[in-house]
Amino acid sequence: GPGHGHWSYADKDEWPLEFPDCGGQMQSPINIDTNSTIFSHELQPVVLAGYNLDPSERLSLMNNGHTVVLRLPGSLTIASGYPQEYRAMQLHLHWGSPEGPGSEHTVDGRRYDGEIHVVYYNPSSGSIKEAMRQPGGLAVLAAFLQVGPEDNVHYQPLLEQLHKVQEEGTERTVAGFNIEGLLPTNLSRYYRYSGSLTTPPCYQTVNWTVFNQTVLLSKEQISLLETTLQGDDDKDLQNNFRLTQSLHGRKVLANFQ
Ligand SMILES: NS(=O)(=O)c1c(F)c(F)c(SCCc2ccc(C(=O)O)cc2)c(F)c1NC1CCCCCCC1
Ligand SMILES: [Zn+2]
Repeated sequence: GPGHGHWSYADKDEWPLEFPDCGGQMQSPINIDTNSTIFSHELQPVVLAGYNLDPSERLSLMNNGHTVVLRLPGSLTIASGYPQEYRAMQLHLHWGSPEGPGSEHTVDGRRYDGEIHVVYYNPSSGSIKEAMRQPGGLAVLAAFLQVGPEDNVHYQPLLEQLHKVQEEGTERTVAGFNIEGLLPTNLSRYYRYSGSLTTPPCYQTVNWTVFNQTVLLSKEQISLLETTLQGDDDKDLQNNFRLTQSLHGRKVLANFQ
């Protein structure tokens, strides 16, 4: 509850009491109404650089009680697709439960099984703490996770470690792997809008990219994500998604028709 900075998805209606930006007019996630998007041919395909990490690299994987976070080296950058330079900070996932899907964004009202967020900061804004507070200081690349016919081998290095960070607050190091494989193969078609972190402090400083192509995982992999981690007081960490927020007049761009 409010008062000591601790929050949960259960008390999301109280977030603005403690974190005023959470009550702002540029909040995320949103529903993407594909009939209302504005076509923009200026949005270039996203090109990533430096994502195939050598196994000798060690990355921190942490269950922070709200999601599982993989910290990323700042050497992972977005080489094209944004006017500013962005450096990777971390990636994390949002998911549902065996009872229902858990993406944060929805498309024409459809919620997908899950969603991956790769979070970046703009180094010219100074430190991460300063970048977080500057409009456009953060960028998040988002992709939907969907049940497909077979295991997604690129997710195994992440999913096979989940049981080692089952408890809230636990951390493990994992060997480097091909991070790009966690995203869709086609990074040229996407939606773009200005929004916020979907968690307190809800800073309205995020340049969002939501890819059109989804990422397919097997039912078993999605189920592992939904049933392995524990959040507050040993309850299952499930449905860690915020409800969609009003656009308040914001426009969603699309670089495809
Ligand atoms: N969708 S999202 O990008 O808004 C997002 C979430 F929805 C998230 F749920 C999270 S995790 C909750 C915030 C948090 C809690 C603890 C710690 C820690 O102990 O290190 C770190 C973060 C989470 F970490 C993020 N992303 C973070 C937002 C918090 C701080 C800003 C910098 C990294 C992006
Ligand atoms: Zn997120």
